[in-house]
Amino acid sequence: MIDNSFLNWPFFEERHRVLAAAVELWARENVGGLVSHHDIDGSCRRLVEAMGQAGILKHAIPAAYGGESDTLDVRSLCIVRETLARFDGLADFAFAMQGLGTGSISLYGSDELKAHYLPPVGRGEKIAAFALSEPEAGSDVAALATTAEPDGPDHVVIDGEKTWISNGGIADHYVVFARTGEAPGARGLTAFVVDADTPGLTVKERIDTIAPHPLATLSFKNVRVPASHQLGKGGEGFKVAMATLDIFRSTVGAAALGFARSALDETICHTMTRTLFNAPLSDLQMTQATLADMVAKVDAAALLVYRAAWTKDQGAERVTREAALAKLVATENAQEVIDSAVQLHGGKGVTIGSKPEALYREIRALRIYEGASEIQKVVIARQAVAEHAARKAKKIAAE
Ligand SMILES: CCCCCCCC(=O)SCCNC(=O)CCNC(=O)[C@H](O)C(C)(C)COP(=O)(O)OP(=O)(O)OC[C@H]1O[C@@H](n2cnc3c(N)ncnc32)[C@H](O)[C@@H]1OP(=O)(O)O
Repeated sequence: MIDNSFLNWPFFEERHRVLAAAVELWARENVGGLVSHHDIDGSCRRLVEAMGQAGILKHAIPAAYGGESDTLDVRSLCIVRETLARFDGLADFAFAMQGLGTGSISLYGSDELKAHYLPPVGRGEKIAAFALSEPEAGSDVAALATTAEPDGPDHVVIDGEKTWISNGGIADHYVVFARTGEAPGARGLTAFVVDADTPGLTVKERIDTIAPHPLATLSFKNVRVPASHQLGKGGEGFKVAMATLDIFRSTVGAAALGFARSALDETICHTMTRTLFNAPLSDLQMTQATLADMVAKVDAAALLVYRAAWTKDQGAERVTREAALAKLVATENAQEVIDSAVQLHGGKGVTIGSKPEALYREIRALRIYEGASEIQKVVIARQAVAEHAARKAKKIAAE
Protein backbone atom coordinates (compact mmCIF):
# COMPACT_ATOMS: atom_id res chain seq x y z
CA MET A 1 0.00 0.00 0.00
CA ILE A 2 2.80 2.42 -0.84
CA ASP A 3 1.77 6.07 -0.80
CA ASN A 4 1.95 7.40 -4.38
CA SER A 5 0.35 10.76 -3.61
CA PHE A 6 3.66 12.53 -4.25
CA LEU A 7 2.93 12.05 -7.95
CA ASN A 8 0.36 14.83 -7.60
CA TRP A 9 3.13 17.31 -6.77
CA PRO A 10 3.55 20.03 -9.43
CA PHE A 11 6.83 18.45 -10.58
CA PHE A 12 4.83 15.86 -12.52
CA GLU A 13 2.62 15.62 -15.59
CA GLU A 14 -0.11 13.09 -16.32
CA ARG A 15 2.33 10.99 -18.39
CA HIS A 16 4.46 10.49 -15.27
CA ARG A 17 1.50 9.15 -13.29
CA VAL A 18 0.65 6.83 -16.18
CA LEU A 19 4.27 5.65 -16.31
CA ALA A 20 4.45 4.98 -12.56
CA ALA A 21 1.26 2.91 -12.68
CA ALA A 22 2.44 0.93 -15.73
CA VAL A 23 5.86 0.15 -14.26
CA GLU A 24 4.32 -0.84 -10.93
CA LEU A 25 1.91 -3.22 -12.66
CA TRP A 26 4.69 -4.70 -14.80
CA ALA A 27 6.98 -5.13 -11.79
CA ARG A 28 4.26 -6.70 -9.67
CA GLU A 29 3.48 -9.28 -12.36
CA ASN A 30 6.99 -9.99 -13.67
CA VAL A 31 9.92 -9.22 -11.40
CA GLY A 32 9.46 -12.20 -9.08
CA GLY A 33 9.56 -14.64 -11.99
CA LEU A 34 12.60 -13.06 -13.62
CA VAL A 35 14.94 -12.70 -10.66
CA SER A 36 16.87 -15.55 -9.15
CA HIS A 37 19.40 -14.42 -6.59
CA HIS A 38 21.37 -17.61 -7.33
CA ASP A 39 21.86 -16.51 -10.94
CA ILE A 40 22.68 -12.81 -10.95
CA ASP A 41 23.97 -12.53 -14.53
CA GLY A 42 21.07 -14.56 -15.94
CA SER A 43 18.57 -12.50 -13.93
CA CYS A 44 19.97 -9.27 -15.34
CA ARG A 45 19.83 -10.59 -18.90
CA ARG A 46 16.22 -11.71 -18.40
CA LEU A 47 15.25 -8.41 -16.79
CA VAL A 48 16.81 -6.37 -19.61
CA GLU A 49 15.12 -8.47 -22.27
CA ALA A 50 11.72 -8.33 -20.56
CA MET A 51 11.94 -4.61 -19.81
CA GLY A 52 12.88 -4.03 -23.44
CA GLN A 53 9.84 -5.94 -24.63
CA ALA A 54 7.58 -4.14 -22.15
CA GLY A 55 8.77 -0.71 -23.41
CA ILE A 56 10.28 0.29 -20.06
CA LEU A 57 13.83 0.70 -21.39
CA LYS A 58 12.56 3.28 -23.90
CA HIS A 59 12.72 5.71 -21.00
CA ALA A 60 16.50 5.31 -20.87
CA ILE A 61 17.16 6.60 -24.40
CA PRO A 62 16.09 9.61 -26.54
CA ALA A 63 13.03 9.43 -28.83
CA ALA A 64 14.97 9.83 -32.09
CA TYR A 65 16.63 6.45 -31.38
CA GLY A 66 13.60 4.47 -30.31
CA GLY A 67 13.16 6.08 -26.91
CA GLU A 68 10.29 7.93 -25.33
CA SER A 69 11.25 11.61 -24.86
CA ASP A 70 13.13 14.06 -27.10
CA THR A 71 15.92 14.26 -24.57
CA LEU A 72 16.33 12.04 -21.54
CA ASP A 73 13.41 12.86 -19.25
CA VAL A 74 15.00 12.71 -15.82
CA ARG A 75 11.66 12.57 -13.99
CA SER A 76 10.76 9.44 -15.99
CA LEU A 77 14.15 7.87 -15.25
CA CYS A 78 13.60 8.60 -11.56
CA ILE A 79 10.04 7.29 -11.51
CA VAL A 80 11.07 4.02 -13.18
CA ARG A 81 14.02 3.55 -10.79
CA GLU A 82 12.00 4.43 -7.70
CA THR A 83 9.19 2.06 -8.69
CA LEU A 84 11.48 -0.85 -9.61
CA ALA A 85 13.55 -0.39 -6.44
CA ARG A 86 10.41 -0.90 -4.38
CA PHE A 87 10.20 -4.40 -5.84
CA ASP A 88 13.80 -5.55 -6.33
CA GLY A 89 17.27 -4.01 -6.31
CA LEU A 90 18.39 -6.05 -9.29
CA ALA A 91 15.45 -4.85 -11.39
CA ASP A 92 16.38 -1.26 -10.59
CA PHE A 93 20.02 -2.03 -11.38
CA ALA A 94 19.25 -3.58 -14.78
CA PHE A 95 17.22 -0.55 -15.85
CA ALA A 96 19.65 2.00 -14.40
CA MET A 97 22.67 0.57 -16.17
CA GLN A 98 20.98 0.67 -19.58
CA GLY A 99 20.62 4.40 -18.93
CA LEU A 100 24.02 5.13 -17.37
CA GLY A 101 25.79 2.94 -19.93
CA THR A 102 24.29 4.89 -22.83
CA GLY A 103 23.91 8.32 -21.19
CA SER A 104 27.25 9.58 -22.54
CA ILE A 105 26.37 8.30 -26.03
CA SER A 106 22.97 10.03 -25.91
CA LEU A 107 24.61 13.30 -24.80
CA TYR A 108 27.87 13.33 -26.81
CA GLY A 109 27.78 10.60 -29.48
CA SER A 110 27.78 11.25 -33.22
CA ASP A 111 24.53 10.47 -35.08
CA GLU A 112 26.15 7.25 -36.36
CA LEU A 113 27.10 6.09 -32.87
CA LYS A 114 23.66 6.93 -31.50
CA ALA A 115 21.93 5.11 -34.36
CA HIS A 116 24.13 2.06 -33.90
CA TYR A 117 24.20 1.73 -30.10
CA LEU A 118 21.01 3.21 -28.67
CA PRO A 119 18.08 1.37 -30.35
CA PRO A 120 19.18 -2.19 -29.37
CA VAL A 121 19.66 -1.02 -25.76
CA GLY A 122 16.14 0.43 -25.73
CA ARG A 123 14.76 -2.86 -27.08
CA GLY A 124 16.63 -4.86 -24.43
CA GLU A 125 18.72 -6.69 -27.04
CA LYS A 126 22.10 -5.28 -25.94
CA ILE A 127 23.52 -4.53 -22.50
CA ALA A 128 25.38 -1.28 -21.79
CA ALA A 129 28.03 -0.29 -19.22
CA PHE A 130 29.98 2.75 -18.00
CA ALA A 131 33.69 2.22 -17.32
CA LEU A 132 35.13 5.16 -15.41
CA SER A 133 36.62 3.93 -12.12
CA GLU A 134 40.11 2.48 -11.82
CA PRO A 135 42.05 0.82 -9.02
CA GLU A 136 43.77 4.16 -8.24
CA ALA A 137 41.05 6.53 -9.47
CA GLY A 138 37.62 6.18 -7.91
CA SER A 139 36.56 9.44 -6.30
CA ASP A 140 39.39 11.33 -8.01
CA VAL A 141 38.40 10.90 -11.65
CA ALA A 142 41.11 13.26 -12.89
CA ALA A 143 43.74 10.76 -11.63
CA LEU A 144 42.75 7.97 -14.00
CA ALA A 145 45.64 6.29 -15.78
CA THR A 146 44.15 4.23 -18.64
CA THR A 147 45.55 5.59 -21.89
CA ALA A 148 44.23 5.90 -25.44
CA GLU A 149 47.04 6.50 -27.93
CA PRO A 150 46.51 7.24 -31.64
CA ASP A 151 47.21 4.27 -33.93
CA GLY A 152 47.24 5.67 -37.44
CA PRO A 153 44.69 8.30 -38.45
CA ASP A 154 41.59 6.19 -37.81
CA HIS A 155 42.18 4.26 -34.59
CA VAL A 156 43.23 4.57 -30.96
CA VAL A 157 44.71 1.86 -28.76
CA ILE A 158 43.50 1.62 -25.18
CA ASP A 159 45.62 0.19 -22.34
CA GLY A 160 44.80 0.04 -18.65
CA GLU A 161 42.46 -1.38 -16.06
CA LYS A 162 38.94 -0.45 -14.98
CA THR A 163 37.36 -1.72 -11.80
CA TRP A 164 33.96 -1.79 -10.03
CA ILE A 165 32.41 -1.89 -13.48
CA SER A 166 28.71 -2.65 -13.26
CA ASN A 167 27.57 -5.07 -15.97
CA GLY A 168 31.26 -5.95 -16.37
CA GLY A 169 31.30 -9.35 -18.07
CA ILE A 170 27.73 -9.24 -19.39
CA ALA A 171 27.78 -5.90 -21.25
CA ASP A 172 27.90 -5.78 -25.04
CA HIS A 173 29.67 -2.41 -24.98
CA TYR A 174 31.37 -0.06 -22.53
CA VAL A 175 31.77 3.71 -22.43
CA VAL A 176 35.45 3.96 -21.49
CA PHE A 177 37.27 7.04 -20.19
CA ALA A 178 40.98 7.25 -20.97
CA ARG A 179 43.86 9.67 -20.87
CA THR A 180 44.71 11.16 -24.28
CA GLY A 181 47.42 13.68 -25.12
CA GLU A 182 49.63 15.59 -22.75
CA ALA A 183 47.15 17.71 -20.80
CA PRO A 184 47.22 16.86 -17.08
CA GLY A 185 44.32 15.99 -14.78
CA ALA A 186 40.73 16.54 -15.81
CA ARG A 187 41.67 18.22 -19.12
CA GLY A 188 43.51 15.20 -20.53
CA LEU A 189 40.61 12.69 -20.68
CA THR A 190 38.53 11.45 -23.62
CA ALA A 191 35.58 9.03 -23.79
CA PHE A 192 35.14 6.16 -26.29
CA VAL A 193 32.57 3.42 -26.91
CA VAL A 194 34.27 0.03 -26.89
CA ASP A 195 32.60 -3.21 -28.00
CA ALA A 196 32.97 -5.96 -25.41
CA ASP A 197 34.30 -8.42 -27.98
CA THR A 198 37.19 -6.18 -29.06
CA PRO A 199 40.44 -8.22 -28.87
CA GLY A 200 42.49 -7.36 -25.76
CA LEU A 201 39.46 -6.48 -23.60
CA THR A 202 39.01 -9.16 -20.94
CA VAL A 203 37.33 -9.64 -17.59
CA LYS A 204 40.17 -9.84 -15.07
CA GLU A 205 38.00 -10.78 -12.11
CA ARG A 206 34.42 -10.85 -10.91
CA ILE A 207 33.59 -8.85 -7.78
CA ASP A 208 31.01 -10.03 -5.24
CA THR A 209 29.21 -7.49 -3.07
CA ILE A 210 26.66 -7.70 -0.22
CA ALA A 211 23.81 -6.98 -2.66
CA PRO A 212 25.23 -8.82 -5.68
CA HIS A 213 24.98 -7.52 -9.22
CA PRO A 214 27.22 -8.15 -12.23
CA LEU A 215 30.45 -6.36 -11.29
CA ALA A 216 33.97 -6.86 -12.58
CA THR A 217 37.48 -5.60 -13.10
CA LEU A 218 38.30 -5.22 -16.80
CA SER A 219 41.71 -5.38 -18.42
CA PHE A 220 42.52 -3.43 -21.60
CA LYS A 221 45.65 -4.61 -23.40
CA ASN A 222 46.27 -3.09 -26.80
CA VAL A 223 42.52 -2.65 -27.42
CA ARG A 224 42.17 -1.11 -30.89
CA VAL A 225 39.10 1.09 -31.27
CA PRO A 226 37.95 3.21 -34.26
CA ALA A 227 38.64 6.90 -33.63
CA SER A 228 35.04 7.50 -34.74
CA HIS A 229 33.96 5.85 -31.46
CA GLN A 230 35.07 8.95 -29.59
CA LEU A 231 32.35 10.76 -27.58
CA GLY A 232 32.60 14.54 -27.66
CA LYS A 233 35.86 16.29 -28.43
CA GLY A 234 39.32 15.06 -27.49
CA GLY A 235 40.11 16.19 -23.94
CA GLU A 236 36.41 16.57 -23.13
CA GLY A 237 36.09 13.24 -21.33
CA PHE A 238 35.86 14.65 -17.81
CA LYS A 239 33.00 16.89 -18.92
CA VAL A 240 31.30 13.92 -20.62
CA ALA A 241 31.56 11.90 -17.39
CA MET A 242 30.31 14.71 -15.16
CA ALA A 243 27.43 15.69 -17.45
CA THR A 244 26.31 12.05 -17.53
CA LEU A 245 26.60 11.76 -13.76
CA ASP A 246 24.65 15.04 -13.34
CA ILE A 247 21.67 13.20 -14.83
CA PHE A 248 22.12 9.81 -13.22
CA ARG A 249 23.00 10.96 -9.69
CA SER A 250 19.42 12.16 -9.24
CA THR A 251 18.24 8.72 -10.33
CA VAL A 252 20.42 7.06 -7.66
CA GLY A 253 18.52 9.25 -5.21
CA ALA A 254 15.28 7.97 -6.73
CA ALA A 255 16.34 4.34 -6.27
CA ALA A 256 17.23 5.10 -2.64
CA LEU A 257 13.78 6.62 -2.29
CA GLY A 258 12.22 3.42 -3.62
CA PHE A 259 14.09 1.33 -1.06
CA ALA A 260 13.15 3.79 1.71
CA ARG A 261 9.45 3.86 0.77
CA SER A 262 9.42 0.09 0.73
CA ALA A 263 11.02 0.00 4.21
CA LEU A 264 8.57 2.57 5.53
CA ASP A 265 5.56 0.72 4.14
CA GLU A 266 6.76 -2.60 5.51
CA THR A 267 7.38 -1.02 8.91
CA ILE A 268 4.00 0.68 9.16
CA CYS A 269 2.29 -2.65 8.37
CA HIS A 270 4.45 -4.44 10.92
CA THR A 271 3.92 -1.95 13.73
CA MET A 272 0.15 -1.97 13.16
CA THR A 273 -0.05 -5.74 13.47
CA ARG A 274 2.63 -6.54 16.03
CA THR A 275 1.36 -6.50 19.61
CA LEU A 276 3.60 -5.31 22.40
CA PHE A 277 2.55 -4.66 26.01
CA ASN A 278 -1.04 -5.57 25.02
CA ALA A 279 -1.25 -2.93 22.28
CA PRO A 280 -0.15 -2.52 18.67
CA LEU A 281 3.49 -1.49 18.43
CA SER A 282 2.36 1.58 16.49
CA ASP A 283 0.52 2.86 19.61
CA LEU A 284 3.78 3.37 21.49
CA GLN A 285 4.96 6.97 21.34
CA MET A 286 8.56 5.79 20.90
CA THR A 287 7.45 3.95 17.75
CA GLN A 288 5.48 6.96 16.56
CA ALA A 289 8.54 9.19 16.93
CA THR A 290 10.57 6.78 14.80
CA LEU A 291 7.82 6.48 12.19
CA ALA A 292 7.52 10.28 12.03
CA ASP A 293 11.28 10.60 11.45
CA MET A 294 11.06 7.97 8.69
CA VAL A 295 8.20 9.80 6.95
CA ALA A 296 10.04 13.13 7.20
CA LYS A 297 13.22 11.63 5.73
CA VAL A 298 11.34 10.06 2.82
CA ASP A 299 9.46 13.26 1.98
CA ALA A 300 12.56 15.47 2.25
CA ALA A 301 14.46 13.11 -0.05
CA ALA A 302 11.60 12.99 -2.55
CA LEU A 303 11.44 16.79 -2.74
CA LEU A 304 15.17 17.05 -3.48
CA VAL A 305 15.21 14.18 -5.99
CA TYR A 306 12.28 15.47 -7.99
CA ARG A 307 13.43 19.09 -7.77
CA ALA A 308 16.73 18.04 -9.37
CA ALA A 309 14.97 15.95 -12.03
CA TRP A 310 12.41 18.69 -12.79
CA THR A 311 15.14 21.36 -12.99
CA LYS A 312 17.08 19.32 -15.56
CA ASP A 313 13.88 18.62 -17.52
CA GLN A 314 13.18 22.38 -17.67
CA GLY A 315 16.34 22.68 -19.78
CA ALA A 316 18.94 23.66 -17.18
CA GLU A 317 22.36 23.01 -18.67
CA ARG A 318 23.95 22.01 -15.37
CA VAL A 319 22.24 20.63 -12.27
CA THR A 320 25.43 19.61 -10.49
CA ARG A 321 24.42 21.11 -7.13
CA GLU A 322 20.80 19.93 -7.29
CA ALA A 323 21.82 16.39 -8.31
CA ALA A 324 24.50 16.21 -5.61
CA LEU A 325 22.00 17.33 -2.94
CA ALA A 326 19.43 14.82 -4.20
CA LYS A 327 21.88 11.93 -4.15
CA LEU A 328 23.44 12.86 -0.82
CA VAL A 329 20.22 13.39 1.12
CA ALA A 330 18.20 10.59 -0.48
CA THR A 331 20.84 7.90 0.01
CA GLU A 332 21.80 8.97 3.54
CA ASN A 333 18.14 9.31 4.58
CA ALA A 334 17.28 5.94 3.04
CA GLN A 335 20.07 4.28 5.03
CA GLU A 336 18.62 5.76 8.24
CA VAL A 337 15.04 4.87 7.31
CA ILE A 338 16.03 1.28 6.57
CA ASP A 339 18.03 1.04 9.77
CA SER A 340 14.93 2.18 11.69
CA ALA A 341 12.89 -0.44 9.80
CA VAL A 342 15.33 -3.14 10.92
CA GLN A 343 15.14 -1.86 14.51
CA LEU A 344 11.34 -1.80 14.63
CA HIS A 345 11.18 -5.30 13.13
CA GLY A 346 13.40 -6.59 15.94
CA GLY A 347 14.86 -10.06 15.31
CA LYS A 348 12.86 -10.35 12.10
CA GLY A 349 14.72 -7.31 10.76
CA VAL A 350 18.05 -9.12 10.77
CA THR A 351 16.70 -12.48 9.65
CA ILE A 352 18.13 -13.50 6.31
CA GLY A 353 15.40 -13.36 3.67
CA SER A 354 13.30 -10.70 5.43
CA LYS A 355 12.51 -7.48 3.56
CA PRO A 356 14.35 -5.17 6.00
CA GLU A 357 17.43 -7.41 5.81
CA ALA A 358 17.42 -7.31 2.00
CA LEU A 359 16.94 -3.53 1.96
CA TYR A 360 19.74 -3.11 4.52
CA ARG A 361 22.15 -4.80 2.12
CA GLU A 362 20.74 -3.08 -0.99
CA ILE A 363 21.02 0.50 0.22
CA ARG A 364 24.64 0.48 1.35
CA ALA A 365 26.35 0.76 -2.04
CA LEU A 366 24.21 3.72 -3.11
CA ARG A 367 26.07 5.94 -0.64
CA ILE A 368 29.28 5.01 -2.47
CA TYR A 369 28.72 4.57 -6.19
CA GLU A 370 28.33 7.44 -8.70
CA GLY A 371 30.17 9.69 -6.27
CA ALA A 372 30.35 8.84 -2.57
CA SER A 373 28.48 11.05 -0.07
CA GLU A 374 31.77 12.76 0.76
CA ILE A 375 32.22 13.71 -2.92
CA GLN A 376 28.67 15.10 -3.07
CA LYS A 377 29.54 17.25 -0.05
CA VAL A 378 32.66 18.52 -1.83
CA VAL A 379 30.56 19.41 -4.88
CA ILE A 380 27.84 21.15 -2.82
CA ALA A 381 30.28 23.10 -0.65
CA ARG A 382 32.46 24.20 -3.58
CA GLN A 383 29.43 25.51 -5.42
CA ALA A 384 28.05 27.29 -2.36
CA VAL A 385 31.40 29.03 -1.81
CA ALA A 386 31.73 29.93 -5.51
CA GLU A 387 28.19 31.35 -5.61
CA HIS A 388 28.81 33.38 -2.46
CA ALA A 389 32.05 34.75 -3.95
CA ALA A 390 30.23 35.65 -7.20
CA ARG A 391 27.45 37.47 -5.29
CA LYS A 392 30.06 39.35 -3.27
CA ALA A 393 32.01 40.34 -6.40
CA LYS A 394 28.80 41.54 -8.04
CA LYS A 395 27.92 43.63 -5.01
CA ILE A 396 31.39 45.20 -4.89
CA ALA A 397 31.23 45.95 -8.63
CA ALA A 398 27.85 47.66 -8.18
CA GLU A 399 29.09 49.88 -5.32
C1 LIG B 1 22.64 0.93 -10.54
C2 LIG B 1 24.03 0.61 -10.14
C3 LIG B 1 24.94 1.41 -10.94
C4 LIG B 1 26.28 1.43 -10.39
C5 LIG B 1 27.13 2.19 -11.34
C6 LIG B 1 28.24 2.87 -10.64
C7 LIG B 1 28.92 3.77 -11.61
C8 LIG B 1 29.88 4.65 -10.93
O1 LIG B 1 29.97 4.73 -9.76
S1 LIG B 1 30.80 5.55 -11.96
C9 LIG B 1 32.01 6.28 -10.95
C10 LIG B 1 31.51 7.46 -10.27
N1 LIG B 1 32.60 8.29 -9.89
C11 LIG B 1 32.37 9.47 -9.46
O2 LIG B 1 31.24 9.90 -9.31
C12 LIG B 1 33.59 10.28 -9.21
C13 LIG B 1 33.43 11.32 -8.19
N2 LIG B 1 34.32 12.43 -8.46
C14 LIG B 1 33.88 13.56 -9.05
O3 LIG B 1 32.69 13.75 -9.29
C15 LIG B 1 34.92 14.60 -9.42
O4 LIG B 1 36.17 13.98 -9.61
C16 LIG B 1 35.04 15.75 -8.38
C17 LIG B 1 33.68 16.31 -8.03
C18 LIG B 1 35.70 15.24 -7.11
C19 LIG B 1 35.75 16.98 -9.00
O5 LIG B 1 36.97 16.70 -9.40
P1 LIG B 1 38.11 17.79 -9.72
O6 LIG B 1 39.24 17.00 -10.24
O7 LIG B 1 38.35 18.68 -8.55
O8 LIG B 1 37.51 18.63 -10.93
P2 LIG B 1 36.91 20.11 -11.01
O9 LIG B 1 38.03 21.10 -10.82
O10 LIG B 1 35.74 20.27 -10.13
O11 LIG B 1 36.42 20.16 -12.52
C20 LIG B 1 37.32 20.04 -13.61
C21 LIG B 1 36.69 20.64 -14.84
O12 LIG B 1 35.48 19.95 -15.18
C22 LIG B 1 34.35 20.84 -15.19
N3 LIG B 1 33.18 20.21 -14.58
C23 LIG B 1 33.05 19.81 -13.29
N4 LIG B 1 31.82 19.31 -13.10
C24 LIG B 1 31.19 19.39 -14.27
C25 LIG B 1 29.87 19.06 -14.70
N5 LIG B 1 28.99 18.52 -13.84
N6 LIG B 1 29.52 19.29 -15.99
C26 LIG B 1 30.38 19.85 -16.85
N7 LIG B 1 31.66 20.20 -16.50
C27 LIG B 1 32.05 19.97 -15.23
C28 LIG B 1 34.81 22.01 -14.31
O13 LIG B 1 34.12 23.21 -14.66
C29 LIG B 1 36.27 22.10 -14.63
O14 LIG B 1 36.45 22.74 -15.87
P3 LIG B 1 37.63 23.82 -16.10
O15 LIG B 1 38.89 23.03 -15.91
O16 LIG B 1 37.42 24.28 -17.48
O17 LIG B 1 37.44 24.85 -15.05
